[in-house]
Amino acid sequence: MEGVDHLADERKKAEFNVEAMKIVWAGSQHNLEVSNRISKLVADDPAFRKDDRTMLPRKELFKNTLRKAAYAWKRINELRLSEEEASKLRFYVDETAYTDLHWGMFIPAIKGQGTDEQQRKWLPLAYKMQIIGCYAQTELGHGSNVQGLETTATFDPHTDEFVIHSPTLTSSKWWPGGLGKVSTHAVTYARLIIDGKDHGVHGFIVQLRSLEDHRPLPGITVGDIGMKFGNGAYNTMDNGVLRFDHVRIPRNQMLMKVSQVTREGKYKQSDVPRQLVYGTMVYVRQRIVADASCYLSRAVCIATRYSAVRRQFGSQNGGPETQVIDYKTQQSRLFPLLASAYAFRFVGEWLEWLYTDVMQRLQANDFSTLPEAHACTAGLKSLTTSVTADGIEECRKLCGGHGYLCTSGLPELFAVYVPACTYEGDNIVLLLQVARFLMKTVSQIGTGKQPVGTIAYMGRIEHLMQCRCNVQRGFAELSADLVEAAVAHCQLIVVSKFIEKLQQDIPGEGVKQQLEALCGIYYLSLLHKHQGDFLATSYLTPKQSALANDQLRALYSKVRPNAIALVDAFNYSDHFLSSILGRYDGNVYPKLYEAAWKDPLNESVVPDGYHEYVRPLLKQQLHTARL
Ligand SMILES: CC/C=C\C/C=C\C/C=C\C/C=C\C/C=C\C/C=C/C(=O)SCCNC(=O)CCNC(=O)[C@H](O)C(C)(C)COP(=O)(O)OP(=O)(O)OC[C@H]1O[C@@H](n2cnc3c(N)ncnc32)[C@H](O)[C@@H]1OP(=O)(O)O
Ligand SMILES: Cc1cc2nc3c(=O)[nH]c(=O)nc-3n(C[C@H](O)[C@H](O)[C@H](O)COP(=O)(O)OP(=O)(O)OC[C@H]3O[C@@H](n4cnc5c(N)ncnc54)[C@H](O)[C@@H]3O)c2cc1C
Repeated sequence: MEGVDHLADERKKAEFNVEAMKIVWAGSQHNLEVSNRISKLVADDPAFRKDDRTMLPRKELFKNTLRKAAYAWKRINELRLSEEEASKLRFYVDETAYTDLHWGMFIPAIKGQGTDEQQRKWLPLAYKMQIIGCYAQTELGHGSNVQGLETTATFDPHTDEFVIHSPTLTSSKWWPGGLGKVSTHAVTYARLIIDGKDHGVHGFIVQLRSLEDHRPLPGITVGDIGMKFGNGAYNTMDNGVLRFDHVRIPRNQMLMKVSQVTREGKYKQSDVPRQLVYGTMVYVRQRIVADASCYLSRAVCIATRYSAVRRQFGSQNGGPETQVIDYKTQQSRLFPLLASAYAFRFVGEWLEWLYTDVMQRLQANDFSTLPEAHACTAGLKSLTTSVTADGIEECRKLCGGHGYLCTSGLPELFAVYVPACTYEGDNIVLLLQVARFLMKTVSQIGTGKQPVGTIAYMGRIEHLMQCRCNVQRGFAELSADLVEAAVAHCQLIVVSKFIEKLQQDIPGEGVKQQLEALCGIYYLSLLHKHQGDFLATSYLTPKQSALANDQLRALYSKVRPNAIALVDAFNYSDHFLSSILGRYDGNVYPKLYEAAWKDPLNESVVPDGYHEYVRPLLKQQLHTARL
């Protein structure tokens, strides 16, 4: 029935102020106001329609993305949107595009690694989109091992230029988003060679395409790397391949904040750690953590609303069947994900603070917190993206068969999100970085150094103080266990930031109580999952473990009546969710039925191909049957 709220009874059960929770989720009243305004702007504009995305062939899909990106830019300028509003608009347009890399990596790379002069030259052009850029680091042969990149940038003192070259097939740049068909420029990572000496990997601004006719410049071979996983999804992006054949660029196009090459060809290193060349990755990893809660909450919103609509079994005396959300098994799969969405929101806020703090310290030449910032961004990126990708898939299963339909929104959400486990650092490779950081910390505790920040707890673990460890010895052999330790460390950060959030003043009737319940679900479900480890190490007795499980079940019951309101607090419009199962009004069945008839296959009653391929079979069967 149109206009009826099928979830109204569920909404009435809420024991907290949903509007106040919306503010907690958004981060502030201001953020909520901007989100409301921009999300409506996008949802009301038919130019931002996306319900046909999974059905479009690649070329049409890609052209459509170009159209939307251009239209979004037009609206941003017409409405004179601020940077904050413009980035919200891109968020609600919800279509992965070359612009993500332009704003998300190309500009930050120039800001982070360019000198003031370089920033003055390039940033105004990039901000006005008079040039469009991408981040070209990964090659066919090397992604994780950045120091293994093969592209070369050889200094030519006669012309005061660098010669950018791809010496092998495996040195072809491979994967950069926006590179395939759109970018005019790339921040390109290449080995700096001066006078035959290799100074390692550095960033260079290289123009790829003519600003007149968009054709590749001499010496440049560039194109798209082909279709990726899923319909629609990440195929709106032109991930690209790029080869250089002795392409010359002026010396001042090497990004020179961290190290410089003089006119005479002298290599000079600033007083800053060389790891700052990796700074853009730290920034984006932090952004990815902040975004994980958006993707997870979206899937959880769909699965929770649908679980309240869907009924199976349990009818008493001809009454309605049981809502599947009332099954404890459904709750034990769904509510930890709901709790994780909130937990990731708060850890994302904290990580943004940490990143800002590190940047301020770097300005003042204080590099002491850089290793911790690297470990936190790498580890939390790994943890939150893995849980989110698995969580989206779990939400699909929680929606039963209908979850497998594209109109549920979940298949595309999974396909667009799952590469986050790989890009910006393969999740295992990043956890190994965290493990290395933890082992270094242990070895420093042995020398009497007190750990601070996120590793302060290690200074309170008695037996670690007796440990004498060499970071390299046994590391490879024990790396699988060390990765588990790294995950546990990151989970501890998430739990402690959730608890710190609860120590703040949180206005709104019942809001804090709901967050306390979710926090409990978050850590108790982790404890439940890893109880074998806790029991084996005697950190828990079997009795404590059983009590913890009782408490977890009690929290599921506490959250159950609030579940719909807790996902309403994410404040997602139907346009943004793009899911029939997750509709705000819960009017699922008529809409699923209606949508089926819109599928291109149903445009004709007899399908194309029937006369060539089906009818001959049927005729043959008829003939056999007569025999
Ligand atoms: C659907 C979209 C969802 C979310 C997006 C939301 C928001 C994003 C916003 C904008 C972005 C837009 C779109 C994003 C989507 C996709 C884009 C994807 C882009 C890419 O993938 S770019 C390529 C990324 N590549 C990698 O991440 C490579 C991974 N490898 C590495 O980082 C390093 O090489 C590695 C493995 C960490 C280091 O290996 P190695 O041991 O060889 O190290 P080094 O010898 O180089 O260095 C040793 C030393 O340095 C320390 N260190 C390493 N990295 C860093 C760092 N980043 N910062 C500080 N310090 C670092 C390391 O710990 C060692 O220290 P030690 O000697 O032990 O003290
Ligand atoms: C959708 C998408 C968008 C991307 N966008 C960009 C972009 O814009 N710009 C860009 O430069 N790059 C981009 N990339 C590339 C991306 O950053 C790399 O793919 C990523 O860093 C992983 O590197 P790899 O492909 O070399 O994986 P590999 O390192 O080859 O990983 C293969 C396997 O080996 C394992 N492994 C690797 N090293 C170790 C180790 N030391 N110890 C134990 N196990 C190990 C990994 O865990 C994994 O299981 C993108 C990738 C994708 C999928």
